[in-house]
Amino acid sequence: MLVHNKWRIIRLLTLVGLSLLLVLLILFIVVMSRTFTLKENLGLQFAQWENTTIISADIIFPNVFSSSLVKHEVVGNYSHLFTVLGTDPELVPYMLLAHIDVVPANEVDGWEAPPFSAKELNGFIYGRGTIDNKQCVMGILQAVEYLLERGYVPRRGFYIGLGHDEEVYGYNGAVNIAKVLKSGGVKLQYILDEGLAVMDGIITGLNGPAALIGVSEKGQATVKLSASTRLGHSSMPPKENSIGILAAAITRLEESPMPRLFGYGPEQSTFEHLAHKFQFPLRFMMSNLWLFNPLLSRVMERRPDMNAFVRTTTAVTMFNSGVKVNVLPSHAEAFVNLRIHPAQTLQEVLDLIKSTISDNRVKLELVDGFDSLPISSYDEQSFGYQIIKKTLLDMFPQVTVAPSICIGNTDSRHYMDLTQDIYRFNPTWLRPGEPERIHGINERMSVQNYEEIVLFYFQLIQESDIRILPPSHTGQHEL
Ligand SMILES: CCCCCCCC/C=C\CCCCCCCC(=O)N[C@@H](CC(N)=O)C(=O)O
Ligand SMILES: [Zn+2]
Ligand SMILES: [Zn+2]
Repeated sequence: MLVHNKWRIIRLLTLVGLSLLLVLLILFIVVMSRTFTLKENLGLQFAQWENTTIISADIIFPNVFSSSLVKHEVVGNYSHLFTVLGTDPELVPYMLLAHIDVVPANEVDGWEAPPFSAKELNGFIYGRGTIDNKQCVMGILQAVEYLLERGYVPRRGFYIGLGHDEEVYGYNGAVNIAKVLKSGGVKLQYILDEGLAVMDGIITGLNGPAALIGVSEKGQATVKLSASTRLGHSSMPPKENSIGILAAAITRLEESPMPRLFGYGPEQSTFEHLAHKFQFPLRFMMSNLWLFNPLLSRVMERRPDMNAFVRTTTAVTMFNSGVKVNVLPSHAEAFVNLRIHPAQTLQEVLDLIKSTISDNRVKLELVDGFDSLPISSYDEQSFGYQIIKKTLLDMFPQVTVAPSICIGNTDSRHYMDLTQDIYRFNPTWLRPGEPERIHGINERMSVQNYEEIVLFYFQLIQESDIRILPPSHTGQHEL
């Protein structure tokens, strides 16, 4: 009897053990297959120090990818469009934009941590894209994830667009997302895209940090310059060859910067809004730009980041020529990238380049270009601007908010048919030395600032639910 019972217990235990093993095996297969679902991977790659693990976005943001309120579409093969339904169809939806692509990065340029390691050093996450523009991709999705997790149902619907080719003009990503929305007859209350940031100690003489919201962006031109001369033996060189001709043209361009236009674009409003935060005499000068433009421009142009607000900037970014040390170069070409001040047109810039080079042997071709973008509203009735501003001031009461012009370009320009109100701003804090990290070495984001970014979108989404703005009782400088 005892022996019989013993065998029954052993049989039972074996059965339970086997069933447990089977359940574990099934669980393992399910988890692994979800982890390696790369088809809809957002490009969110979390690199471990040595073994790279790729985690699918639906694992990190389970609510975003499973909520009945959220529709997810892949557009242009790699870009992402999320439609979040609102309960009140009367309210015009808004849109949050960010991009998942980055510019190249190379560890040998002097990175303190490998540019694709996401290594944390002294409270900062290092990596290409951490402040351009993964912080917003992750910040927006994390905010929506937290909201859904808490049972939040938006009153005002919204869209999230994550482009995959912003750094190469957005022609496949943003352009196609905008087409999808346009074909559905979508109109937007406002758009918030990447752009300017919270400047802390960046603007010389300003007391306290300033959050600059890009209500416009500079135009851009990429111009190809080329020169061709006779191919031949280097022992019998002509007086000039293609390299020398092109180099001289480039020197002339660099030695003749575009005219100073400071104060003739939205930057005038920037300094009017910030004026009360400067000490005398700067306060007086900033409030009277019409008089002090010439003086201020000459001071500002000494710093590359400030110079960007003064004029159309000229950057020679690529130069190619020559094939062998003893062969005369038959062809030389260079690319010049210009960021156009709103007080100038693309055509005026091209005419100026031509007259500055003033050499018919140098061929000029416009590769791509566009004028500066229209100015979005930023008055007290401006819904998008006021919502962004309120969200910022609730989080950072010490900040002065001012409209400005974004000196780089963004995907948002492809959405101009959907709304008149486009704002370019990242809730990223930039301190001295940090603007250089954008497209540069040691790009990084502090863990604290990343948390603030998530909170910013978390609050902004809820603030946007308001039907109409409350009447304002504030004066201009308290805006
Ligand atoms: C008067 C205040 C001075 C403040 C100093 C400004 C510091 C600069 C701060 C932010 C930089 C803005 C960068 C804007 C985002 C640019 C995104 C981007 O890189 N876009 C590409 C797109 C393209 N390929 O056209 C670009 O090259 O612009
Ligand atoms: Zn960017
Ligand atoms: Zn960029």
